[in-house]
Amino acid sequence: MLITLEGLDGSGKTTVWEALHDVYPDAMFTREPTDSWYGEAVDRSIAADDADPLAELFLLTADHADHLSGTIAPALADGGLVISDRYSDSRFAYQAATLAASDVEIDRPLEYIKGIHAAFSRPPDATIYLDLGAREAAERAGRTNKFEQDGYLAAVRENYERLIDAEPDRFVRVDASRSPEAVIARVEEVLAELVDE
Ligand SMILES: Nc1ncnc2c1ncn2[C@@H]1O[C@H](COP(=O)(O)OP(=O)(O)O)[C@@H](O)[C@H]1O
Ligand SMILES: Cc1cn([C@H]2C[C@H](O)[C@@H](COP(=O)(O)OP(=O)(O)O)O2)c(=O)[nH]c1=O
Repeated sequence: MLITLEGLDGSGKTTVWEALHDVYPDAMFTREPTDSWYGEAVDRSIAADDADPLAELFLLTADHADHLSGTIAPALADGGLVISDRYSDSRFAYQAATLAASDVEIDRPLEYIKGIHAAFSRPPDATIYLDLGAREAAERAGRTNKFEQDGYLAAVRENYERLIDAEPDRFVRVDASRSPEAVIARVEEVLAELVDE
């Protein structure tokens, strides 16, 4: 079973993901961007304010393809539980916002990016969305890179809402404005239900 954690920078994904290690000791915990050399290339692109938006999308997608074939697919084939801190929805939400704000002439960037993934990717069984306002998210994240900015994160948040509207059954929304303890407890509750199903 593949469960993904999604949300804006600073929404608390990593805090939750780390807390879950103790609850599911046999699960595979993974994340995107990965720590492979593809992921390192992604990190360089994220740090570059002048990165080409399409090149950045394809670097992130290359990292995802390698993550899927090398890590996620084998674990799922073994019948394991995989919990990933970010996955394809991050591309749909973030890079659609980046492309929309760029000079690249793609009419429907979110649909375009979904289309690229459709040919090879594996949709999550469920996605926990840590819901937080853009300003609070940017504040928590520290506004340290081009993505951690209020206006950009507001556009990303709108894209997440579109994704949730399109697949309401896959997403579980969790209020991320509450205390870390409350958010972790709620995610544990949701996960217990999902894993039991
Ligand atoms: N529920 C919460 N309330 C307040 N601060 C939080 C909460 N969850 C995480 N944080 C803090 O916000 C920052 C970003 O959290 P993190 O888990 O790294 O988020 P993400 O992985 O989504 O970027 C960290 O300093 C973390 O300690
Ligand atoms: C996986 C992924 C990450 N990102 C961005 C979100 C983050 O700003 C940055 C690094 O991801 P991450 O390390 O998960 O950051 P955070 O813990 O602050 O949420 O990469 C994308 O824009 N698209 C993607 O597909």
